[in-house]
Amino acid sequence: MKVITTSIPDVKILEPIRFSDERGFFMETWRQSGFDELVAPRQFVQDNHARSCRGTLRGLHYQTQNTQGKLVRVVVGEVFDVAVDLRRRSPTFGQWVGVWLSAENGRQLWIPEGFAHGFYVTSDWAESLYRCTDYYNPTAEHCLRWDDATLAIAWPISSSPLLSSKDQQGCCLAEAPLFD
Ligand SMILES: Cc1cn([C@H]2C[C@H](O)[C@@H](COP(=O)(O)OP(=O)(O)O[C@H]3O[C@H](C)C(=O)[C@H](O)[C@H]3O)O2)c(=O)[nH]c1=O
Repeated sequence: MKVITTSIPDVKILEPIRFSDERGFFMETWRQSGFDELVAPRQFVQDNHARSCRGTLRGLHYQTQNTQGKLVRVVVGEVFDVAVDLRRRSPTFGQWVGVWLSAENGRQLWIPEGFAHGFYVTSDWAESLYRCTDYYNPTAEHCLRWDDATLAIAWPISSSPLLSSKDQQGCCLAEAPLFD
């Protein structure tokens, strides 16, 4: 497993080693010891799987209770995956990282607690699998607008994204509940 730093030090890209041969490939996608040592000492308690059509934008979501660290990867298609730092005392508060995750590149993105997460689908279909460090708590879930002017996220968007009704009503950064 190769770990690549990003412009936000706590957000990391993981590149598993892929063993290819005439049958296809094999790769270890996660190992507790390696993650603890190279990324962060965390336990995951919930795995999610999302299938999304081209043009879908899910996010930007986060929970202020049961705060979730997320380890995201794509097993079908391609997405532009974004993490936004909402930790008010962080030197990178309000900054974002965007990473291409795809079945082809096999990359994973580690998004710690204190961040909002979202992704935009640029393939016909994309299937995202992600591990969470705490359980879903809809009563503590918040949605930050994907197009917040202050964040100015450079989404690779060619037309209006497909949003859930919840995501159409996201709040701006100035109104968003933050993390200490
Ligand atoms: C997130 C979640 C949702 N649900 C149920 C609730 C709804 O009935 C249905 C769809 O939920 P939602 O529209 O919130 O799903 P997404 O828009 O993909 O939300 C996710 O999108 C961004 C990218 C994230 O990082 C979060 O993991 C998550 O918020 O699944 C559950 O039962 N458990 C869960 O953990």
